[in-house]
Amino acid sequence: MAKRLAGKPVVEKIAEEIGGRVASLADKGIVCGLSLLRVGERPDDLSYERTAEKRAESLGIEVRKTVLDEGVSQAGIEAAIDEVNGDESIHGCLMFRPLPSDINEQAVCDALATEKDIDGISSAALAAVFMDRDFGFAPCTAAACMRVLDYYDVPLEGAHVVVVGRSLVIGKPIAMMLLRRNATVTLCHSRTKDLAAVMRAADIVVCATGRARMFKAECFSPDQVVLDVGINFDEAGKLCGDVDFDEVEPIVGAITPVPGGIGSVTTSVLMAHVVEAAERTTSA
Ligand SMILES: Nc1nc(=O)c2c([nH]1)NC[C@@H]1CN(c3ccc(C(=O)N[C@@H](CCC(=O)O)C(=O)O)cc3)C=[N+]21
Repeated sequence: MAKRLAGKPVVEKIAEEIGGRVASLADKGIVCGLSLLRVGERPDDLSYERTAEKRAESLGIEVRKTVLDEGVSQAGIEAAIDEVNGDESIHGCLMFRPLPSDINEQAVCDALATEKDIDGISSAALAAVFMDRDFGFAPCTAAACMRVLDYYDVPLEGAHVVVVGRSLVIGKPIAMMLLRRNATVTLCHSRTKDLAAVMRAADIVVCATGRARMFKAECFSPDQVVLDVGINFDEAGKLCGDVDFDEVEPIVGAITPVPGGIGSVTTSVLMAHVVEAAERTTSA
């Protein structure tokens, strides 16, 4: 039986850390403002949005929701971004991704002011992650994985971490963040030869492919720490991860559940980032 790396205590710890900071900002007359910008009705976006709204409310962070129709034009999205950039009451913006395929997504991401880009979607923010610099913000999901590893005292120095998935949202940035902590990182993807064997050799496995329950028992070995980043919906509409939890949990040393794992911490990291963004406006 694996140790369950639950998100809840990490979420509570982050709430404790930022509660006081929200209060001192309020003393200065600043209410943290979070913009949620969504295009269409993707179920994983809605799942994130629900949790984010709840979390923000409990922390005294004000949410401004913008919902655009799925058929919105490039100019329409960019206008919404401009509005966020120009609004002083908004300190950070989460724009849900991916955008519809006819949209030039990187152009939209780069239109967002770096200081408001609390999910690291702009080129400038990602460059900071890749250069070990601390301006901007890292993508929340990658930061959430690091928070979970640190909360549960998982040693990173010299550890072999296999990351499966090479997206800019999680795979690539978390590889850099792990490197910065002196882990040895192997970045895998759909063309990796003998993926299961590569995964079995790891101390820590980060699964981030976005395919429901694709990783089965043969990909894992005893004592491993498994982070399941997936937020998928199965045929029954049930939220599930990239890992087949029931099959894998008896084998490994520790594993994050879905729901109640990385996703729940991601939402808290988003709140921490918006508070930090608001603080930066006062100290500039
Ligand atoms: N720019 C961008 N960054 C993202 O990080 C991003 C995105 N776009 N688009 C959508 C996906 C999905 N995603 C989730 C994060 C947290 C929960 C979450 O809090 N889930 C709760 C449960 C929620 C429920 O029960 O519905 C949990 O896992 O415990 C869900 C989904 C981030 N994504």
